[in-house]
Parts: sequence; C-alpha cells; structure tokens
Amino acid sequence: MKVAVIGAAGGIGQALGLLLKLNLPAGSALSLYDIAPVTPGVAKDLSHIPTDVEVTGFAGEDCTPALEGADVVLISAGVARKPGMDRADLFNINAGIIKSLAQKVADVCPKALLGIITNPVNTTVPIAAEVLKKAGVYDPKRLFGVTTLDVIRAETFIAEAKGKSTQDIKVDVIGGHSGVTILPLLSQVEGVSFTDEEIASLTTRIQNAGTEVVEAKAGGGSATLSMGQAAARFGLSLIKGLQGEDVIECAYVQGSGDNAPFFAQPVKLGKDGVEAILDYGSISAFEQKALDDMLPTLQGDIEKGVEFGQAE
Ligand SMILES: NC(=O)c1ccc[n+]([C@@H]2O[C@H](COP(=O)([O-])OP(=O)(O)OC[C@H]3O[C@@H](n4cnc5c(N)ncnc54)[C@H](O)[C@@H]3O)[C@@H](O)[C@H]2O)c1
Ligand SMILES: O=C(O)C[C@H](O)C(=O)O
Repeated sequence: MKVAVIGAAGGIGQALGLLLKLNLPAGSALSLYDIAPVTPGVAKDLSHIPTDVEVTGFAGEDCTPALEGADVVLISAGVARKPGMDRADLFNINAGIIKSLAQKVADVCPKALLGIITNPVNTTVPIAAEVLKKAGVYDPKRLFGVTTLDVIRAETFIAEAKGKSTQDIKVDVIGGHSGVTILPLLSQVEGVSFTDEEIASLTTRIQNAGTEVVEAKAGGGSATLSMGQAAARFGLSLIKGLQGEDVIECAYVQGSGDNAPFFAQPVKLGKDGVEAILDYGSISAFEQKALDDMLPTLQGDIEKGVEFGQAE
C-alpha cells in the first residue's frame, strides 16, 4: 500500500506522517509532498525511525512523484484558522489549492481513495468532486471529507464527563465539519445517560472544539496533533478496508442526498472505498431539531463548492 500525504510539512502533515510511519502495515510506502522546501528533510527525519515503511519526500511545484501509484491520498495542504476566523474564511485560499490538487489526483492516481482534511471541509469536498467529475474520473465511493476529529473529540469529552475510559465510548457524529453542522448523536451512546443540560452543553462543546484549540493556540494555528491522530485513524481504516477488513468510520461523503448531497455519517469501508453508507439510526427530538436547523448552512456550503468547482 502507498499513502501520499499532501501538505506534509505542516502541523497536521508532520504529525500524520509520524503516526503513519509508526502504524502503516509493514511493506507500505509513505510519500510526503508539500510546497515547503523542508519536505524531503521531514521524510529523511522520519526514515530514521525503525519501522518497515519506506518514506520519500518531495517539494516544489509538482506533486506528481508523490502521487504516482498512491492507493490513498490524504490532503491537509492549505491555511489554518486564527482567532476570530471561522472555517468559511479559509475558502478564498484553500478552495484554489484543493481545486488544483484534485486535478493532480485526477491526472496521476484517479483510482486512489482521497481524504480531504483541508477546511472548509463542507465546501472543499464538493470542489474536489466537481474537478474529478470534469476529468471523467469521479467515483463517489473514493472521495471522503475527514471528520474523524469530531468523533475522537466526542469520545474524549463524553468519557471525561462520565468518568469512563475513552475505549468504552463509541459515538457517531453526523452532518458536516463546522459549527452547527457538527452533530454528535449523544442519544445513541451506550452505557451512559445524559441530562438535557448535559446533552446541550456537550453538543456545543463538540461543535466548538476547533475554536477552543484555535483560541488556546492564540494565533499559532488550529488543531494539528489531535487532527494528526484523527487523520491517521481514518487513513489506516481506509487501508484496512482496501485490504478486505470490515471497518466502519464516520466520514463526509456523497450519499443518498436525503439530507444534503454530501453528509457525514457512518460508512462501511471496503476494497473500493465506500462499501455501504450506513443508516445513522433513530435520533432524539433534540438531534432532529439540530439536524433540521443545520441543513440550510450545510447546503449553502456545498453549493458554494459546487459552483467554485464547476467554474473555469
Ligand atoms: N478536517 C479537520 O477536522 C481539520 C482539522 C484541523 C485542521 N484542518 C485544516 O487542515 C489544514 C491544514 O492545517 P495545518 O494546521 O496543518 O496547517 P499548516 O499551515 O501547519 O500546514 C499547511 C501546509 O500546507 C502546505 N501547502 C500550502 N499550499 C500547498 C499546496 N498547494 N500544495 C502542497 N502543500 C501546500 C503549507 O506549505 C503547509 O506546510 C487547514 O485548512 C486546517 O483548517 C482540518
Ligand atoms: O477549527 C479549525 O479551524 C480546525 C479544525 O477544523 C478543527 O476542528 O479543529
């Protein structure tokens, strides 16, 4: 298996590279690309860690060598938030970056599973879909917005609030990846119960967790280490699926369109990427209202991406 990380010299990219070097199956290849000239050095640094994963690094204008033969591509290239910004404020810079990188994926490794981390995810994923469609290589089973950070945050915060081990908490987070579009299904968490106040405050905390980190880093960026872990978990799950294991993760994918053309929900991964988009089950009245309320925002984010992706 070959995994390419694009944006590999950044905060997420370096954490993700380290975790993949440590955890990819023996015999895998890890290729790193970033416009930053340090990238071959990041690869050299990682290559001294004694695991059976071969690491190569590329910098400069062209990511082709990093993408050649890739089974999985994870993109975290772009700019991150500073205090006072929301994720949509990143659109002006990141939309163009994703458009050109998706074109490269279409040209070089159109069959790869593509996981997009770059914000605003609600919009960058539809941009990539339009670029892949125009190139005639779009397969909705192979394109994912990485929303795993919302899941690991939900697991952590619930475990903390309830005095449980994080290992015992499983939770789905549906919708999208910004503010009110992040909807943790707390009513479904097994082995714990919540008061209405706890549901309201935990939901808000999970929705605002990105901002919590942005403010704590005080201008130094957004979540990188927890996101590195989240992206590694998701990337390794994609690999497990490709290798024939049954694995389920929440991800932002093109599905039935019942709620919105792209929607995060549990997905069964397999040899072709999405094997099945799973029903997220019955939800509480609180969650149904939150879902209904988020849809105009999510749909607007998606339309913005479709329009940008389709423009010449
Ligand atoms: N999906 C999520 O849950 C999630 C979580 C955290 C951050 N993010 C997003 O991930 C992105 C990256 O965050 P970060 O903290 O790693 O930022 P960062 O600034 O530390 O790193 C970004 C890297 O992208 C590189 N880059 C820029 N343009 C590029 C291009 N065209 N090709 C290749 N590389 C390019 C930069 O050189 C830099 O090294 C941001 O958009 C951020 O909002 C998403
Ligand atoms: O909040 C951000 O800007 C980064 C990321 O989307 C996060 O959830 O931490």
